[in-house]
Amino acid sequence: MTGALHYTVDGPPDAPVLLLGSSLGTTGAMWQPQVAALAERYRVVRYDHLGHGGSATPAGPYTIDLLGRKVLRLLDDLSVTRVHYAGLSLGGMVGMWLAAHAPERIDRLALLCTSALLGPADGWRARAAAVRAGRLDSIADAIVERWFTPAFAATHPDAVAAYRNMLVSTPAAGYAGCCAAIAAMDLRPDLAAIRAPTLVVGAADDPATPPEHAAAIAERIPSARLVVLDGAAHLANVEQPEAVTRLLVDHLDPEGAVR
Ligand SMILES: O=C(O)CC1=CCC(=O)O1
Repeated sequence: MTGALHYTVDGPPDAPVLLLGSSLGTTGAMWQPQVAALAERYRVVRYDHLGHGGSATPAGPYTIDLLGRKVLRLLDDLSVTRVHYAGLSLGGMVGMWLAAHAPERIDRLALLCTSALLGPADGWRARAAAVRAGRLDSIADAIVERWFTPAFAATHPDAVAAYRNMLVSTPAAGYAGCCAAIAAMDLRPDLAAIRAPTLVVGAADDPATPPEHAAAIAERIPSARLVVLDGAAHLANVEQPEAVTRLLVDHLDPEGAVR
């Protein structure tokens, strides 16, 4: 941990840095299906959002601006000037903020199962209140149901249990703080300022950030490419690990891509 954010590092110390941002209620461990392949090519830094995993948990509410500034502080502490960034859901929201507000720090950008505007705000505030009242465990099944398709959940109960455990281990103040950040977020005006070549990935069966949200992001970012994956819900990197790894590898190093 340096500053407020906990992080892990995999891969060669002299390789280009790839920063991975995870979703609400998960940690950097969310990216486990991709790490081995990505760490062959990159110094992979997985951070936990403020209020998540091993990171500090100040009392909320938080904002996307605050979450993004904590990531910039992490890069400063690591003496890293420029990175590739891939983020899923809340991780993608922070990625959009970084690419728009600190374009000199972001080389290539990948946004997975995310949204620039994710209402209704009242729903996020109600979720935050429930979690602050100690009810994260009682709403966890409903949240996790949106992370995986029924077919995947039926055939991978251990994986679903592991991700559920990550969710219920999230500090209540941290989870609620990030819900408030999503409630107050509207990144749409920022998107036209993003100059990083951007891959936007939606998942056809994602009820949390449906593929239309991915399309709306891709439309507004000048150099974006949109891909919609079949056979995955919100945590598409878990449900379609090889496809997501391939998309990331090809996007981050287009010269090396074999199509
Ligand atoms: O957990 C959810 O409900 C889906 C989600 C929205 C933002 C995020 O990171 O996850």
